[in-house]
Amino acid sequence: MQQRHATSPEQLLGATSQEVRDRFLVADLFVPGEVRLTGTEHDRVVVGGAVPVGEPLALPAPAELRAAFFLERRELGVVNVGGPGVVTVDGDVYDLAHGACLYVGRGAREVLFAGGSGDGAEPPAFYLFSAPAHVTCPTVLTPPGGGTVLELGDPLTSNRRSLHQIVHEGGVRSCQIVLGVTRLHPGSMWNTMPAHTHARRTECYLYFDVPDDARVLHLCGEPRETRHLVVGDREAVIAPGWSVHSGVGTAAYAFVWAMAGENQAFDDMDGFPVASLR
Ligand SMILES: O=C[C@H](O)[C@@H](O)CC(=O)C(=O)O
Ligand SMILES: [Zn+2]
Repeated sequence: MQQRHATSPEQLLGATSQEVRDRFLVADLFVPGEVRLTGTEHDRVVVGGAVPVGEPLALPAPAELRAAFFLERRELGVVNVGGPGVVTVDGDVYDLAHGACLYVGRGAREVLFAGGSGDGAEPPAFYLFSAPAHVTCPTVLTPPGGGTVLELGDPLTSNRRSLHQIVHEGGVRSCQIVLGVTRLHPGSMWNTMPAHTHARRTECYLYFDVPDDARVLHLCGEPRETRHLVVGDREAVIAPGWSVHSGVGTAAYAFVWAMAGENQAFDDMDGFPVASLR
């Protein structure tokens, strides 16, 4: 597992593009035949990718966790951003189409990732988001398009989007993960503007369904001292509680947003009017 230290706001002052990327961008998570994991000290979140081709892949127990198995003291959200696939949790089999989400509760010993049936089909690409957990909640599959749906934004401001709250206080229960999927409508490019922070939670975005030749310009940093990252398809971004997280694509896209920390109140945000950003 790649392990990253926490970042404080002062460390972004004078940072080069590469230094900002090294701190916040998680690229290369999705490699055929591998499970890749990156841990951050921010709320002890782990993000990962699993792309099974041929043999099923097992979720490993990285040495950094000092755990007998990955979910010994953790919970996990899985979103499939690739072709159809299967996740098996202690023998229970779950089919995940593109955009489906599986929440896996603490204590599951064996998590296996496998491809769907059909030769030459696009392999699944399972995005993983994990946080420490002190209680066990049931493992729940949510099909694509499920969850509590919020229609946000307006085509006139290029931010019309459907936000699906999946793991949250009013839906699939968890210890601390709050997770969902937002999809921009065609012709809309902006997410989360006006931008916000939530000092009590770390949030990660995983951009997906970004066209090959498109990129998302993702804002990070303190609201009055922003930086940006140029983000491609299936790349993740870590936002500490003090950082805004907002982006504009050169085309429409989708993203998995996922949080962990002190509370699960989705509305516990501090918003910043557009004109206040620097
Ligand atoms: O704290 C919540 C998160 O930033 C996301 O839910 C924002 C988002 O999906 C959107 O505006 O489209
Ligand atoms: Zn947020």
